[in-house]
Amino acid sequence: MCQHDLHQFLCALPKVEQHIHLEGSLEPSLVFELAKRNNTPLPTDDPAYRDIDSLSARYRKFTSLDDFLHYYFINMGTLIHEVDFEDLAYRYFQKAHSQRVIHAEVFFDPQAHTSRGVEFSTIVNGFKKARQRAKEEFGLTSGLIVCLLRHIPPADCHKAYIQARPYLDSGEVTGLGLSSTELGNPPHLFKSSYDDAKAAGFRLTAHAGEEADVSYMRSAVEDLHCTRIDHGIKLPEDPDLLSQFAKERILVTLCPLSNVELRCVKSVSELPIRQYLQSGVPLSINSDDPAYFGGYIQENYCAVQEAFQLSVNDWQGIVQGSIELSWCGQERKEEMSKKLAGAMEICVQ
Ligand SMILES: Nc1ncnc2[nH]cnc12
Ligand SMILES: [Zn+2]
Repeated sequence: MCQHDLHQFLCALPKVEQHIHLEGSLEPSLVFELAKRNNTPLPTDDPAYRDIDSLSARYRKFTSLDDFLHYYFINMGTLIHEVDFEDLAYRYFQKAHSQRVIHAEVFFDPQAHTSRGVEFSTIVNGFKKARQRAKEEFGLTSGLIVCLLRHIPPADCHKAYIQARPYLDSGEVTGLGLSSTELGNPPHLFKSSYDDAKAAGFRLTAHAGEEADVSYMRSAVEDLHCTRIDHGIKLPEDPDLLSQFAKERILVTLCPLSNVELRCVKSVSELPIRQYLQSGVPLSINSDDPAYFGGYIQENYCAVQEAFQLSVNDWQGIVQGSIELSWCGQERKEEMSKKLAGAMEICVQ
């Protein structure tokens, strides 16, 4: 298949997204819209907030994860009411559906909202409405993953986890994750929350090996018992751990454009994607914070294709692996596998 046809194939391919922060899909236009609607002031001392174009232009100059997080946390201060969270999530699902996402496991950061006086239930109820609409209108299924903010002391994160726990029982939340400033906040510090979450039945993941070294990935697996690692680009630093990921089918949720925009790598071609494919490390390709990094899932697929010239078989394997390692029921997995097989038949004729 020529590269032009392969591009068409990637557009048509059914996709699963497993690393997307709903607050990271807050587009500059919606930031300004919500700030007006909710009367929440934006900074007046930063020229980036002059208008939508200035804010978008500032995003192209991120110097690090923390430089991005500064804007990410300011912007989500415009989310106040249930309908704001619904609008945010619904717009993401619409866009994802337009790029043929059939299932999405989405993060959110409750502490960034409850610390401003927004109730946990306001957030989850808004997301619930959007998720129901996405399922009814597009057939797009989803799961919610609560992220603990690791720059906040572990004891306070534990309180946030305790707030989230009843939502696992009601089926609203599926998983627990760990995000925000990685360097200096290693996974093992959050062990007591993760131990409790494992016993309660949460699925477990953590951001690790994004800016920090592979020891953070090892800690997430050994100390927190994560079955999935977000980013995880440092695995080649520890060949034994790499073999363990392949053997135990621990998924790495890669976000190529994010890694370039946040200066973790100079270009997508530096990412260890070939090595992971050759060693059997399961991976998925995702957008992370699409409103900030210049693309949603499709643009990330295309960036990987441009850098690595993968084959149709490689892509089929990537999507099939992400279906198998999704945190949804067996029946839904089988439905998605059938959808993938059907798309392959049409595309590869
Ligand atoms: N790339 C990222 N790393 C850590 N925390 C995040 N929160 C949102 N995006 C993130
Ligand atoms: Zn992330």
